[in-house]
Amino acid sequence: MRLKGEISYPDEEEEGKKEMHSISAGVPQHLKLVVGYALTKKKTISFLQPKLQGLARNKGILFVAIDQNRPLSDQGPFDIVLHKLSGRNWCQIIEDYRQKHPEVTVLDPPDAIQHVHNRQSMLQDVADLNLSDCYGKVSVPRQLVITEDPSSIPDAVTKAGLVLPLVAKPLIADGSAKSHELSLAYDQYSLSNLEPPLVLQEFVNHGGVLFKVYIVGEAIKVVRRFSLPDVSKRELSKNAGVFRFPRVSCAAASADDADLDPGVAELPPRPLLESLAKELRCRLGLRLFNIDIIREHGTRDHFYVIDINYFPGKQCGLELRSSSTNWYGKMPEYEHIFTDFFLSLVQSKYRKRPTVECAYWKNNNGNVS
Ligand SMILES: Nc1ncnc2c1ncn2[C@@H]1O[C@H](COP(=O)(O)OP(=O)(O)OP(=O)(O)O)[C@@H](O)[C@H]1O
Ligand SMILES: O=P(O)(O)O[C@H]1[C@H](O)[C@H](O)[C@H](OP(=O)(O)O)[C@@H](OP(=O)(O)O)[C@@H]1O
Ligand SMILES: [Mg+2]
Ligand SMILES: [Mg+2]
Repeated sequence: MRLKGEISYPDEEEEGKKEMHSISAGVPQHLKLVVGYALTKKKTISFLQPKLQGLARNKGILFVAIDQNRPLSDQGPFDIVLHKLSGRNWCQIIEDYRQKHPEVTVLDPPDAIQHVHNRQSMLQDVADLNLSDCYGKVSVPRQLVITEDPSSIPDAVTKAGLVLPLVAKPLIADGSAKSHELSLAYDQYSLSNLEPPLVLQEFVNHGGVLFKVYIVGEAIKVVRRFSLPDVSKRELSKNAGVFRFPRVSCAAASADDADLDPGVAELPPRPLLESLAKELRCRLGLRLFNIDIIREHGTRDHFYVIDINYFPGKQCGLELRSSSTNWYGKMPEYEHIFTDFFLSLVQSKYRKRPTVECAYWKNNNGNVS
């Protein structure tokens, strides 16, 4: 999907391939670390943009594509393995590799990724944390998991005391198209037409603006995004049924520069996000993820986490910033943030050694092909 006014790159596919080819030839002079990556072709092109590759090379970072048709242990050696692929088979491969190569930083452990691929477990850590301090309170919307017979849904919603409208989301959030098929329900009886397993989450009015908090190690970047509009009591009383709505992440343009009510647009307090991010990094065991967070409309500091995603990217196209010449991925300056993060991982491992030795360099007796 090309957004209006997008800078026209030469065909990204070709550009990506050309750049990818040059990366193996363009090994950094002062090689510090090797990042093996296993990503879909689409994500490889959207994440490994020429600017990231160039900056990485200047910082002594070599990206090497993992051949998914060869044993992972026969490849490398790597200092870091960066991955985002679906399927049990890959999960097993990367877990076996982690056990055999504790010296390699795997971003991120498969079981931690699986944890956020379920819309119940992904939010449980936020609920357990129950963060509340002088900067505000962070909760999760009340929700109900339905795994059985859909005809039981209306009674289950009544019994749970959930307040309409409800957002119906597939329970499994594994990145498949189906996992992003969401609906808004104005009455509970229509819910029996939906297909479990699903989670029913109370819709929280939030002024139509959502905050995406991107976390890369200890770095935090927040962007505003347009979201679903509020549902008034009048609208609720006049409507019935369940309505599918399109993917907001991909479709929503940035609201960073929109003219919005300050009470709606004001970013969540930085110290609150830092506390939340620090706790979730530890509890989730993830270093690359984003948090979708909304402010309850009418409050200044009551926030709800509604979604957590592992290693999000620019899949849905680049985001137009205020001027059409200024394009960033969803996470502004993500190139610097990611390269600094990769270096920090390796430096923390080799801190006791006078110089940073790179597994790749060592194994090739300094002859880097
Ligand atoms: N409980 C809620 N209250 C209000 N709005 C909600 C709620 N849950 C979801 N939404 C709206 O629906 C959008 C999509 O919801 P969510 O992020 O959970 O779906 P997703 O498929 O995981 O999306 P993503 O592409 O971010 O992974 C949110 O960005 C927000 O606009
Ligand atoms: O606009 P965002 O950064 O939210 O878009 C993300 C989205 O949130 C999900 O993280 C997607 O990953 P999946 O949940 O696995 O589909 C990302 O897609 P990806 O293919 O780029 O990882 C979106 O970029
Ligand atoms: Mg989301
Ligand atoms: Mg999501």
